[in-house]
Amino acid sequence: MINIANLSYSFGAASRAPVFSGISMKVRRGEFISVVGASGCGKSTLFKIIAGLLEPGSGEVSLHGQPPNSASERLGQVGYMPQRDLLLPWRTVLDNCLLPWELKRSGSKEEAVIQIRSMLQQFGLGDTGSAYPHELSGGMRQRVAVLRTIAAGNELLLLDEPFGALDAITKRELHRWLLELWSGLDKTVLFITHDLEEALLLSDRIYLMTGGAGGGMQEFITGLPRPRHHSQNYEPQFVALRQDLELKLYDNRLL
Ligand SMILES: Nc1ncnc2c1ncn2[C@@H]1O[C@H](COP(=O)(O)OP(=O)(O)OP(=O)(O)O)[C@@H](O)[C@H]1O
Repeated sequence: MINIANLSYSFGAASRAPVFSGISMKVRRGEFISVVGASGCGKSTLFKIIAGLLEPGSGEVSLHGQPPNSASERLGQVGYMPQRDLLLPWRTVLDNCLLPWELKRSGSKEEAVIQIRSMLQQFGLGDTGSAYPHELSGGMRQRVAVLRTIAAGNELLLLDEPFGALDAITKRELHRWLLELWSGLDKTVLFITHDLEEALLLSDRIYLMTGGAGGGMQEFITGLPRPRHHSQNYEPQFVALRQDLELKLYDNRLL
C-alpha cells in the first residue's frame, strides 16, 4: 500500500537542517501500523507528504503499488485525519460527514446521506446526525472525524494521534471500537501515537522514527495474537514487548 524510500524533508530552503532524512518504510495491504517518535521528529510532516499535501525534498513515495509519484498525484488517494479533528462547527454531524461527497460528487446526495446514516449507526453514533460538534463529547467528536475520513472511500487511512487528547477511559473504549471497526472494514491504517501501550495494542508493526539529518525508521514487530483486548496489557508477552519497545526508544533517544 505504501512504499517509501530514502525520504528527506526540510521546511524552507533545502539548505536548512532537515526535519528528517533517510526515512524508508513499507506498509502492506490490511496492516495496522503505528509510527512513534519524539515530539517534533516529523511524524505529521511524513503524513502530509504521504497524503500529497507536501512535496518531499528527496526520496520516493509510491502508493497502491504504482510507480513513485509526485505529491499532487497522491492528493485524494488516502484518507487523512489530521491531529485536530477539524470538524466544521457550523455544520451538523451529518453535514460534516457529507464533506467528502461534496468534494467528489460521485453518486447522488440521497445515496450519500443513506450511506452516512448507516455508518453513523455502525460507528455507534446513531442519534447524533443533527447535532453540532460542540454538543458532542471528545470521544464522539473523534468517532465522527474517523467516520468522515473513512467516508471519503479510500482503502488507506492515515490517523494522526486521533486519541491523543482523550482521557484514559474514553481512549480504552475507542481502542475497542477502532479494533472492531478495522477488523470488519478491510482498511489499511497508518497511525501516529505517543502512547506505547496503544501502539502495541493496535498494531501489527511499529516504526520508531528519528528526525534530523542522521535519522531513520526502525521496525518493531509486535507479533501479538488477534483479536486484541486491553486485558492483554497485563500478560507477560505484552509487558515484555512494552519494555523492549521503551528500551529501544530510550536507547535511540527517541523519548
Ligand atoms: N509549516 C511549518 N513551517 C516550518 N516548520 C514546521 C512547519 N510545520 C512543522 N514544522 C517543524 O517541523 C518539525 C516537525 O514537525 P511535526 O509536526 O511533523 O512533528 P511531529 O513529530 O508530528 O510532532 P508531535 O509529535 O509533537 O506532533 C518541528 O520542528 C516543527 O516545528
